[in-house]
Amino acid sequence: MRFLSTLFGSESDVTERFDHVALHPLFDAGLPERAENFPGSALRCHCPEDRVVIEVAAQSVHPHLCGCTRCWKPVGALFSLVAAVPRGKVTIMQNEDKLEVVDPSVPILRHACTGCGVHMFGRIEDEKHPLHGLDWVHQELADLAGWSRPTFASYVSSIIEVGVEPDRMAAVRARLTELGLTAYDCWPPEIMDQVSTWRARMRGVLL
Ligand SMILES: N[C@@H](CCC(=O)N[C@@H](CSCO)C(=O)NCC(=O)O)C(=O)O
Repeated sequence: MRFLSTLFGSESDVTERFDHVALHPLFDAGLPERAENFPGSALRCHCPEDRVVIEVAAQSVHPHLCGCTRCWKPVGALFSLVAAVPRGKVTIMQNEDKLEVVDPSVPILRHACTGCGVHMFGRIEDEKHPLHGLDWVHQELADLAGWSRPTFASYVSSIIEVGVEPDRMAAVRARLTELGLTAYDCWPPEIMDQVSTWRARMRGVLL
């Protein structure tokens, strides 16, 4: 706690500020446990009616908090709660006509509801992209609990790009650590290794 004292002043003030670093509403409330053989769930947008519904028929991999500027975050959240699922396991069930790609110029095409702005899934169409085949979804939109639980936070420094004061970062990183989440400013090593392995194969220097 000492290094936080130097940031925020007195010890009691430190504790108060430290305890109130809110990362994400679902995460802060305490994430439900992972369920064995979790089959996936329907995910719904936030519209009061004519909701977009997708079915995700799989457990998620690489669940994490993401601080990047592009991933959808609920109001007031510093981070997005996002995870990958095989794209073949994602089916649009209702109100597909309300979906629109947020930014067609980036690799992950985030299909958002034009009614409420919620991102229903992010898909990579470029077959040469290292993460092609994975769709990105937000667990908090699901009807059912039991998803795999995050163990890391990625693109942590990126929250500065949406206006978080740089001098809050030490407290944010401390809170992530307290919650058992390893903080990275890009992807964690297991995904970076996967990306580089893919690129090495594309270059023909690895079988
Ligand atoms: N600081 C930038 C980082 C943007 C970035 O490189 N994002 C990664 C992770 S997004 C998923 O967690 C990426 O792969 N982007 C591709 C894409 O978004 O299509 C920022 O925060 O904007």
